[in-house]
Amino acid sequence: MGGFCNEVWDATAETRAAIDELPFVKGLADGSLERDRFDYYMVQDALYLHGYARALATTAARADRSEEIAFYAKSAHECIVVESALHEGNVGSVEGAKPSPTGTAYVSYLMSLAQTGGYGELAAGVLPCFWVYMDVGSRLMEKAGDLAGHPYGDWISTYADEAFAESTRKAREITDAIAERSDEPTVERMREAFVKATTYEWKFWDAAWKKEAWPFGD
Ligand SMILES: Cc1ncc(C[n+]2csc(CCO)c2C)c(N)n1
Repeated sequence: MGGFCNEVWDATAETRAAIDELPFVKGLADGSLERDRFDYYMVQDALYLHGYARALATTAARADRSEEIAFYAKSAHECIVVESALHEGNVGSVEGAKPSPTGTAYVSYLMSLAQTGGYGELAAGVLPCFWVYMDVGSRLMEKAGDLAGHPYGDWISTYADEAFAESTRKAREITDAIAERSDEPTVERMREAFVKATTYEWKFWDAAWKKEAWPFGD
């Protein structure tokens, strides 16, 4: 089929296979993940989502086609609404929590794209968040089978949702269209942004497993 997205999806095959092998992700699938690691993850994710929503809002501001502005702005809004509901259900408050080194790095990276990168890089950098979660979510759903009584059933069903798959398709379509109308050096920077953000997705789960902290406190 070709296209930017298929190409970068193939280019990140190794990273994505490594995500499936992470103890955190395996534990989510079979429900054996310890609650304290999941709670750490949820707090860090709430902090991440706050920054990610801002990156999406900036992507919307950079877009110049009505449909694309609307998509990123709607996603920024959904990100805050849907995710805060999930987080409230699971952890209550994140007050006083500080972003981990990895969470800080991931959001800072997206913000650096927002600050100094072009629209294409930003669109490519925010895409793995949708796509990797949809991919992992649907596979976890298959593995977990019946979610009734599954300790992380809510989490899994959020990301295995059809509406979420639709947003991912739209984000891919927009990113492919941007690549299509961009020159090769821009497309190369878009590839790099997609690969980096995918690696950050790996690191984010890995950090949750380790309950990563700042070496001298936060
Ligand atoms: C580290 C991390 N990466 C991706 C997601 C998934 N996610 C969060 S917002 C959004 C799109 C707009 O709703 C998606 C796909 C997450 N929760 N945490």
